[in-house]
Amino acid sequence: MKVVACRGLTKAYGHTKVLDGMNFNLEENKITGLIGRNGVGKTTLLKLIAGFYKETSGEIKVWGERPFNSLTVSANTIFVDDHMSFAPALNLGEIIGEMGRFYANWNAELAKRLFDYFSFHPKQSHDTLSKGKRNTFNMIIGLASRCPLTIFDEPTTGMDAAVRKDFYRALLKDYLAFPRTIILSSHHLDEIEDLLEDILLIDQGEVLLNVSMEEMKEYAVGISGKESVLEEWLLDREVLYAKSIGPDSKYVVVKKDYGVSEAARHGLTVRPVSASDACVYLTNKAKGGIDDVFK
Ligand SMILES: Nc1ncnc2c1ncn2[C@@H]1O[C@H](COP(=O)(O)OP(=O)(O)OP(=O)(O)O)[C@@H](O)[C@H]1O
Repeated sequence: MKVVACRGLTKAYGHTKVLDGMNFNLEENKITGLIGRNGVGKTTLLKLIAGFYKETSGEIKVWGERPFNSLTVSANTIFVDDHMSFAPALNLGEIIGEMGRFYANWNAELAKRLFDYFSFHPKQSHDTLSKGKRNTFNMIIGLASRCPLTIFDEPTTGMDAAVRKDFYRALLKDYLAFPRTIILSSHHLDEIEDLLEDILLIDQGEVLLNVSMEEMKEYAVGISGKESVLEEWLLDREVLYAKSIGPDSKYVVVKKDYGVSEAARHGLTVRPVSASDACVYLTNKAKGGIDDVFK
């Protein structure tokens, strides 16, 4: 079943279109990674899904309803980011104690266990937490709320490597025990690719890919070898990335297709390309690489 369905979804701030005619669906009870470069509109898209923002044109449906001003969507969704705020008069212990009144599936025991594991003090105030600790606390709220639609926008900002690892593990364990629809935006695809089932890659206001993680892992391959042989083999193939690796040798990244299996017969070397690198190449195409700046 589709939880999110968008057709021609467009969002503009003033005259600037950030999302431009997006079409995609997100399936129920899956973990989807929303991946894209800085400023491409990930937060905007997540806030449209959560019903915080109104679309400019096109259609967005969450459980078949327009999310903006929808009680169903707001009652069943949690949006976790580093701007999450709570009543300033409440300390952390009191916030945890009150959450059950807001979230129908709130699990107080899980919240308490995570709270103790990450060494929070009940008397601490949310406003005085460091960036990493604040996001760790927000993550606890996001997990323990067990909302049918759980949205994490860059949840690991400021967390150290050990806490990020713990967070991904906790997310996976709780998701397996209590499946729900989770959208996770992150810049660390390499860290989360084993967690994700689907991926939504966006760039320049559009959906570049909406595929399973398995497909993403197989999406591209790197081919290297003698430049003249490689150029001939490439023919009309679209090159996602290219660099010289010697006086007459070259390395290119191309979409994996049937012809790729023949590359070895031409004396070329074929290597896998990670999902994370494939996303970087796909979203860097228009700009070229940092090396171009120094040419
Ligand atoms: N309220 C707003 N008013 C005007 N422009 C905005 C507003 N919010 C976001 N933008 C612009 O929309 C674009 C997309 O911003 P958004 O925060 O959605 O991107 P993002 O992909 O989440 O970025 P990052 O990865 O850096 O967090 C940016 O150019 C941003 O400056």
